[in-house]
Amino acid sequence: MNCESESSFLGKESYAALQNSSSPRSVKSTGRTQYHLNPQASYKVAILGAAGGIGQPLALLVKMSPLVSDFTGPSELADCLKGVNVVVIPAGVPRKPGMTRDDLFNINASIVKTLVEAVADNCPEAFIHVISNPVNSTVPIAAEVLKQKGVYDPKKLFGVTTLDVVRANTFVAQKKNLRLIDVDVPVIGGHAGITILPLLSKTKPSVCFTDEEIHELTVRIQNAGTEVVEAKAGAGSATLSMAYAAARFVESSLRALDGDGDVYECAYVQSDVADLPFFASRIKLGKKGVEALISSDLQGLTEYEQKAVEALKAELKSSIEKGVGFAQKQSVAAA
Ligand SMILES: NC(=O)c1ccc[n+]([C@@H]2O[C@H](COP(=O)([O-])OP(=O)(O)OC[C@H]3O[C@@H](n4cnc5c(N)ncnc54)[C@H](O)[C@@H]3O)[C@@H](O)[C@H]2O)c1
Ligand SMILES: O=C(O)C[C@H](O)C(=O)O
Repeated sequence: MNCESESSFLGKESYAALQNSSSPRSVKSTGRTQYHLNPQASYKVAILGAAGGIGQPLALLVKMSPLVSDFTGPSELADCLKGVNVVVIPAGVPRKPGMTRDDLFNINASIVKTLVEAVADNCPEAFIHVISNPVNSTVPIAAEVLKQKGVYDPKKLFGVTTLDVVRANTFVAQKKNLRLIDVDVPVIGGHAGITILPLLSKTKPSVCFTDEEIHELTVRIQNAGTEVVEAKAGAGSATLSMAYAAARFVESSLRALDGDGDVYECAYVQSDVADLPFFASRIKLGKKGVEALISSDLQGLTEYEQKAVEALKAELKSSIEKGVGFAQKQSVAAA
């Protein structure tokens, strides 16, 4: 794909490869964080599903990053992926009103499986950002595919839950008349319905909520994706806000790859913080991917949050098992 050519976004299966090389300036600033760039660094980001509602604005946003200075775009998937450091996967169908994210499983599971096979073959060391729903299952599918290919590195596979954090921060800032840039709410669990759990008691800066406000905000954050699906009335799900959230997660990954030692995001990753094989929590990102799971966020929870953690486990477990089962069955069928 060439970002200057609109038509190159239009193919059914389109991919973007964006070459990133650090500018000569040694210090860059994004938001509140200042960090030093390695002047020798050069990274490539590939977006699989670049023609879509998320993919198009995401490609443009990633291209606008101060860390990105050039790009190239072969039309073949394998060529597109060679030498890539970060692969973002927003390929797949979105929901229509009345559907759950799990209703997308039958179509998106195969799309993610096929694309991750190509990633395993061409850039097995890349950070992989999975956006395609149902994330609670597509990430375990990706993990199984990478295991089958013998290249699974759990520290480099991420389900993108950044949009839940963006929403939580926005709704809390609105409710409490705070500046959005100052607010940070960790969101844990997964990315569907009650598995999305904002830890409002851990909001920074420290904020007081009534029990009623906590319940209202929690439900709003959990249903925000469905709210968009209903408002779009059949024309898809969140796209621009997701592109913004994905661009933020890409930028954080590039900063981590570039040696910034202070990069934290929430993401759905292989985890041991909650007796489930995959769980979203705050993570510290480093050059090799997940450097630490911030399990301390799960300590000192309110009674409301503790109950919500227990309540989400059954659904998340079943979504994980569904993904693993699908990938294993496909592998047996292919053998
Ligand atoms: N994780 C999140 O927070 C989050 C947020 C919003 C949307 N989503 C999910 O992201 C996915 C995409 O949403 P969208 O609105 O961009 O949908 P879309 O239909 O607008 O775009 C999807 C794109 O993927 C392409 N595609 C399909 N199969 C492909 C393949 N095998 N290889 C490459 N490209 C392929 C399609 O041609 C299309 O251009 C959906 O599954 C949606 O549920 C996730
Ligand atoms: O809600 C959806 O289907 C898309 C996405 O997961 C979202 O949270 O907006």
